[in-house]
Amino acid sequence: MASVTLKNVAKRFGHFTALEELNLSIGDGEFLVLLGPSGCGKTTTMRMVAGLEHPSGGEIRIGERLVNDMQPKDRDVAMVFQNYGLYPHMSVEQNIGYPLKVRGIGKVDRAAKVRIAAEKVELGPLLARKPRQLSGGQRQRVALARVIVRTPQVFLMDEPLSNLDAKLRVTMRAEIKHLQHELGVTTIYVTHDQIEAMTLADRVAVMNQGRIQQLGTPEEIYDRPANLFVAGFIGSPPMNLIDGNVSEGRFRAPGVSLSAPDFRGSGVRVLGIRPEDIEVVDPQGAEIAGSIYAVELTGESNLVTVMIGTNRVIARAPRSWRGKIGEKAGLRPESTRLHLFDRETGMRIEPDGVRRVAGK
Ligand SMILES: Nc1ncnc2c1ncn2[C@@H]1O[C@H](COP(=O)(O)OP(=O)(O)OP(=O)(O)O)[C@@H](O)[C@H]1O
Repeated sequence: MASVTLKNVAKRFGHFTALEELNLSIGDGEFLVLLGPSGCGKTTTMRMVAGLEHPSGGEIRIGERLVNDMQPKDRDVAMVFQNYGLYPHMSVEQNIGYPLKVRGIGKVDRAAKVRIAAEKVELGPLLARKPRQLSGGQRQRVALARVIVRTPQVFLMDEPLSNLDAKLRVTMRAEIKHLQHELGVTTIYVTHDQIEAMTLADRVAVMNQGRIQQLGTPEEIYDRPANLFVAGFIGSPPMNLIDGNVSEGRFRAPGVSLSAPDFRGSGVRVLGIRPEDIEVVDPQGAEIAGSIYAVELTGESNLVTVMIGTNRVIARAPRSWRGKIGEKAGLRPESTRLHLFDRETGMRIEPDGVRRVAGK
């Protein structure tokens, strides 16, 4: 096991810059998730750590070793690909044992190690099958077993759950988390699914357009998004973002006049409120009021969309809440859970008036 360090790493494809000056330190045994929309540079980052892409600049270290010019096979990393990359003509047993075979491990030793790995992912009875005789979830577990059959310094996982149905994804998510915890191997995991990121990660690096927008624990990213991009990307439904103005400790926008003594200074701002931090109340005297646009029962709660001026604001109300489209409603946000951003720079403004720098 080892730390992984990327220092000023850049990647250009011809004239196109996929990554600029990426700096990232992943601790020994840490589970780091790279999260971001399609094309933000997640896979490229991971492929550079694996040695499948060469950086255009900067340094990549695994432990103390500078690996920029090292062959993938010499890096001691194991990678799970999105499409699993199983060999169709090999049995499950041969697929799992392949990384041991190429390292010259003898047959008897190999069989024992394959059995242990297969049992960890509950594939014991399926060792003789070929990949085509397996379900998607079983194939995914073969790919996982092939990675854990030896203990590399680093696991690299590129959207390993994306081909599975929703139910299996949840089961496998827990399985991956459990395995990584048990094995304690430093892991870099790529996904565009924020739930996967939040549930799996020790820390999340939120990326957009080749840059890290914020690096932090799931709690930090959820509680204090560094900028409007992160605010809008994390959360389901995402944070409500309302354009307005702050002056004299009050945020104002059409339909909104919200007293917030912590809102120092004045200027054009974006107010952020998560749906789960809003209570739906009587419109009489409410600081935010409008008419109900939609009500959706999700099972455990009601998502209530209220038209506030030209904004649709979503609140998560209890399951027992009752209201109808077209009725007036007030919204009361939890005053300690308001977020404020500078409209121009998109940066978070802390209650003390300090602008936060992304990624710090
Ligand atoms: N070999 C290549 N040649 C040219 N451009 C490339 C190449 N590989 C990747 N890119 C570009 O680099 C950017 C980052 O790609 P990358 O695959 O890292 O994104 P991603 O965040 O992993 O996206 P996805 O979630 O869709 O896999 C994209 O704009 C992509 O088009």
